[in-house]
Amino acid sequence: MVTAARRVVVKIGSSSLTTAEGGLDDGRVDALVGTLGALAAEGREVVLVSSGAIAAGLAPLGLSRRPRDLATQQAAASVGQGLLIGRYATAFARHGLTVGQVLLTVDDVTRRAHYRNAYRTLRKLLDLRAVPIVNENDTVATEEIRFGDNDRLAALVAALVHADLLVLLSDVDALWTGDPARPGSSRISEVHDERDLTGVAIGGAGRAGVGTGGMVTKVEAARIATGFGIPVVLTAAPLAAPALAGEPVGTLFHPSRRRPTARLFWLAHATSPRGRLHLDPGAVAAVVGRRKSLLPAGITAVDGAFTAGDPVDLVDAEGAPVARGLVNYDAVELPGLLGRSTTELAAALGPAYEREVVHRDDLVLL
Ligand SMILES: Nc1ncnc2c1ncn2[C@@H]1O[C@H](COP(=O)(O)OP(=O)(O)O)[C@@H](O)[C@H]1O
Ligand SMILES: N[C@@H](CCC(=O)OP(=O)(O)O)C(=O)O
Repeated sequence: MVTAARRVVVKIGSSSLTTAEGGLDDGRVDALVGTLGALAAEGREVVLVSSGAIAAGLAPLGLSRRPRDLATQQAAASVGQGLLIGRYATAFARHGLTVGQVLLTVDDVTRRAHYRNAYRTLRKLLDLRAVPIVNENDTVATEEIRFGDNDRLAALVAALVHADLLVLLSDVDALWTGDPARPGSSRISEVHDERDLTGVAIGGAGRAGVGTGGMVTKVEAARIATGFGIPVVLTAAPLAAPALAGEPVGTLFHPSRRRPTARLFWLAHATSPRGRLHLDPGAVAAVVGRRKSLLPAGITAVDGAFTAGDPVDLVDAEGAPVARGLVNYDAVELPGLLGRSTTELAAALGPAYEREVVHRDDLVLL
């Protein structure tokens, strides 16, 4: 599974690229590039998702730790991203490889027209034997359009390019049953499905001020990728070479057997809902239990400022999301339609109002 992978997405976290003081660690960059260069020399395609822009920008701006406010993070990323890509370009050139910088925001991989563009660029770079180096476009990504963590971005990129393998490199050698620093924790070498994760204490970032999401975002990324049929290896950066050679280092997350259609996969994992439709219990039973379309009669309230075609969450009486779908009405139109049957609406307002609020083909259960 691992050694047969032809197209590989490798994600490296800030904590694996920086020195203890926080600047870019040239030795670590060179070691990673050596491993990826060898992979490319075997004729395999490599996409690198690299964090580290903010970390690399701190020292040149006279900052000693990762700033909390978004504007300073963006300024640091603006300075650091150039240094990071420059460093990679030099290191890959020693292996005869050219790199291409790809900076993405959430919209670039969630809006259909945009993700087609992103796919085309990545595909072309690979066809031209260049190594795409992806990061979030931190300088322009504001709170509402940002991924915030590159683990999820890497999983979505792996799905986008239909990778055969996703490798998540961190400062910890594997997923452990609990905080690796605590006595009694042990390494988990394989995860077949959710049952293997029961009882596992999945914690936040390790080295204060460097990494962002910790294990939480890595396990979530593994869920997304394996749910799309892509196996995931999680290990420490210095173990990248043995991991890619199929040695049992790190944690291997097996892909799930069922692969959703690409469209519903993106709807579930890559969209940010623009609003919420509150369903009565009958509507929840129809949508979740019987896979029916959602009609106005089963909606009790509407939140958000969405327009027709936007993704919205369908929530139950407790406010828990049960499904996500593409809504067929603007938010302003809906309050006047709630609780009314489609026949009544069609008679009062015209045949256009017979349409479902969310059609079952545009609906994915969460
Ligand atoms: N169950 C667990 N297994 C392994 N590591 C864990 C676990 N829970 C929390 N961690 C922490 O997650 C850290 C890795 O996440 P993070 O610092 O965000 O790295 P990166 O910069 O590579 O994204 C590890 O250093 C470790 O301290
Ligand atoms: N885009 C940000 C990194 C965000 C991120 O996910 O960081 P990490 O948890 O170290 O992988 C940067 O380049 O600094």
